[in-house]
Amino acid sequence: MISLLLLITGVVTIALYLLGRLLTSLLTLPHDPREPPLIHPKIPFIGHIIGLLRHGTKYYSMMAKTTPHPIFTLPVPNGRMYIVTSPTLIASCDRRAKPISFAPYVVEFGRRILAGSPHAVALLSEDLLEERTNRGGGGNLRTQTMAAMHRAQVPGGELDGMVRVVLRCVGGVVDGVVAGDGGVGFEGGLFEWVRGFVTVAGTDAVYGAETNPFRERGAADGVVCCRAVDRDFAMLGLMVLPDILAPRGSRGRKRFFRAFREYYAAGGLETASYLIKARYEANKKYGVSDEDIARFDLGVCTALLVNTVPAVGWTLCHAFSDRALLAKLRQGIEAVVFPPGRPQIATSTRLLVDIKRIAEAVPLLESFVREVLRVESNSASARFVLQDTVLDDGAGNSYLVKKDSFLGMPSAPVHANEAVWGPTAHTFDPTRFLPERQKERKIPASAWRTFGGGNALCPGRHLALREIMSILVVMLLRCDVEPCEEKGRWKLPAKRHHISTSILTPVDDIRVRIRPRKEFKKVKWEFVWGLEAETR
Ligand code: HEM
Repeated sequence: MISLLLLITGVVTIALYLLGRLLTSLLTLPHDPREPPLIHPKIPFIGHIIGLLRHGTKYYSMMAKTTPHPIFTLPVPNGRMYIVTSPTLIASCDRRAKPISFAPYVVEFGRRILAGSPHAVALLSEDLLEERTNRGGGGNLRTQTMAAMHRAQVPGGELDGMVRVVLRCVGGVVDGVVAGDGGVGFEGGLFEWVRGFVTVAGTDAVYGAETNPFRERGAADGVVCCRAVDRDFAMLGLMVLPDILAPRGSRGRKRFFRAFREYYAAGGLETASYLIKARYEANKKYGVSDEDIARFDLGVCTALLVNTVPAVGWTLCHAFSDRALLAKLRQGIEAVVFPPGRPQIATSTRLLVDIKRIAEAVPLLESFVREVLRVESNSASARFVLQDTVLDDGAGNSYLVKKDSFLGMPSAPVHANEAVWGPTAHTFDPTRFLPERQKERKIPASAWRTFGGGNALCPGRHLALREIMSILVVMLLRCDVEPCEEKGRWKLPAKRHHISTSILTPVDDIRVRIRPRKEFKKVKWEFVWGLEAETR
């Protein structure tokens, strides 16, 4: 009896295996030997899809560990995914940004997540290969709105102005924490707390504190809307009965669109930053309606918040969990705030602190933040191949990537590459990005992929870095943060690889106690970004 069962099981297993191979050969696209080497899935045909659904973007790192090749092909039903892990080949893809394009994702995001009208989506889809732009055609809606975002966020006046708004908002929030409960402070989830005030600070900076729709309807409502869209991201993207299959995300999205429609109708633009004004102008130039502009604002807010929130959370975790680092950062900052000749223990009632000056004087700050962003980065740099293209690794090897394929340049395998970062690639080193350390080991620009690269390079990178550093300095100067559990010992939360974020998110929040620093209790702090501009 047992041997009969074993025989049947064996026959069924072989039949399933052969069926899988048959399906694989029928539905998998033929592989040209000039293409990057294939990695066959363990489960024929759908193995890579299951892997991606199970592990998210971490699956790319898992596959990269199974092969010595700097680029490889994952066959999927009726398609192929090329995954690039070497900085040289990544630079090669970035140089060919038109045939290896980000544009199709902008279009699909506009259609599926932002629910743009057919007219607006058609405008976004124009000239994907940018052939007309090359011939002096002056661009299109997609390229012009992105140009506006880059223009508005180059280091200088407009950007500094947005950082100053962020600081005003953050200063107010920390005042509240410090004064709250008779000076006892705050107790609760760190990432949730960060989400609340970074959402308001970021949207104040771009939409104007006076008319920010996130304030008009209550900050909590804005946070809930964005979060619901983020959580239901994949289901909304399917575009199948969103009200039934993704009810929270769909409701949140509608509330968001209504709030932003009302913002434009009420003349909110008057108090908006140059970023929003320039985007509005570009949209109007191409005949986009206010309704669609309000929808596109969900894209602006997603880009503005979805990565900055966890990035601030991790930065605070890393800074406050390492006593030696905490002391060093505070020492550097306090040397600027209380220069020799002024009292070390501040008794004065008002202190004006220029964070721009601190950031310039204490390079450890930026180095530390860049290192946090290296280890917590989860960016995929997804591209779509619009034309057959040959990539060259500069060492005599070339690879053909074929039209209509997905190409990903995930940051995690590059950020863990010992050939690039040396034997400490897997450890957290806050001094790694100090200028003097950069002389020791030359790191190619294409190896730090936190903000992506090529012509999809994140336009918000300067704002994000300034926001993170500003919040860090305010917190280091004014507060002590310690975990409520584990007898005050820090244990960083486990990390989740989310499909819609370029920074890892915590699986569970960490409960912390935030208290005012005793030594500076009497100080009335005021933080600015760029003292000259403030006193002008
Ligand atoms: C820590 C914070 C942030 C991180 C880690 C981050 C990361 C990224 C990444 C990885 C990309 C895709 C690049 C590629 O595929 O090569 C991207 C694109 C983008 N980011 Fe950010 N970002 C952050 C903050 C911001 C902020 C504050 C804004 C401001 C509005 C912003 C606006 C955008 C936009 C509009 C795009 C699309 C670019 C395009 O279509 O060409 N990001 N970001």
